[in-house]
Parts: sequence; structure tokens; C-alpha cells
Amino acid sequence: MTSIYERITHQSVKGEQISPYLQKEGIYYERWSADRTPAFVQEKIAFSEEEKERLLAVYEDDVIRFAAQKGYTNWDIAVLSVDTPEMLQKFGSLHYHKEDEVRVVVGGKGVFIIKSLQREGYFELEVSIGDVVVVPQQRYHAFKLADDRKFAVIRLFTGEAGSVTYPAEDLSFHVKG
Ligand SMILES: CSCCC(=O)C(=O)O
Ligand SMILES: [Fe+2]
Ligand code: NI
Repeated sequence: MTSIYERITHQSVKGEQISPYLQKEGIYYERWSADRTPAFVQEKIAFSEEEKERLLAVYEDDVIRFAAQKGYTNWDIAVLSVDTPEMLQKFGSLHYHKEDEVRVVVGGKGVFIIKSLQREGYFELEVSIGDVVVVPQQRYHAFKLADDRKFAVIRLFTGEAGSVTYPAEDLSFHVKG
């Protein structure tokens, strides 16, 4: 269930407060139907290439519509878990991109840690299957797994470079909070 936790104020934001909160923070958010998830997504941590293709296929119509609507030109699927320490390390470090970070959650749960526009510090956005999130270019953020230790997303890009990661410096940031 989507939720927000403000690290500085220790406030939580849930339910219908989520959309207005993210709008004020400049984070695009929408919900897609999550009732199309193939059974293997719940049962496994790592997916075969064939399973990744199957997962992309069940979202393909929505992905094509969304890409056309927002001008994204290509997409792929990324699966993070305790079995992908290098990706966890890379995305767990504070960073930004020079294009939007566009993620459709198609498996598991995850936490985006995003630098607030409204106040000092960072807020944590926990997302799950069906959540669509766009972290705008240049925005400082990081990522960590949630309690079910795996996270599968469809990533949409505007350029061939994909989402190149640029390290960000902020001494007040700690991925654990
Ligand atoms: C793998 S989705 C979220 C992690 C992230 O910040 C990124 O992909 O750049
Ligand atoms: Fe990122
Ligand atoms: Ni520290």
C-alpha cells in the first residue's frame, strides 16, 4: 500500500493525501490496475528472461499509451533483490539523472528516498504493484528495498542513454534514515 514518511517531521501520509502531497513535491504519480500480476511474481525473487518478457507483455498496452502520452521512447524491466547487491548499492547511493526516472512497479515493493522541495531533508515514498512514479531529472533521490526484499519495475526512458546515474553530495543524507 503506497505510503509516505517524512524523515524530518516523522509524519506519515497515506490514502487520498498521497496524490496532493506528491503533486506539491513535483513527483508525478498514478495508479494502474495491479490485478494482472502473474503468479510467479509473488512466488519468486529472480525472474527468467521469459518471465520478464511475460511481465512486460501484461503491461504493454498501458506502457505504449503512457510512453506516447509523455514522450518516452524505450523501456525495459529491472528486478532488484537481495540477489542484486550491485544494483542495491548503486541506487542506494544518493544520485540524480539527466532525464526523468519513470518507474512502473510490477513486482514487490520498494522505497524511493526523495529530497523534499517543501522543507529540509528527505521523504520516503513506499510503492507497490500498480504504482507509477516519475522522479524528475536533477532531483536528488535514492532507493532501498522494503520488507519483501524484491522489487520489479518497468523503466521508461526518453533517450538511448537509458537512465545514467550521477552521484549527488548531501552530508545530511543516509539511506537508512
Ligand atoms: C530500480 S528503480 C529505482 C532506483 C533508481 O533510483 C534508479 O533506477 O535510478
Ligand atoms: Fe534513480
Ligand atoms: Ni551516515
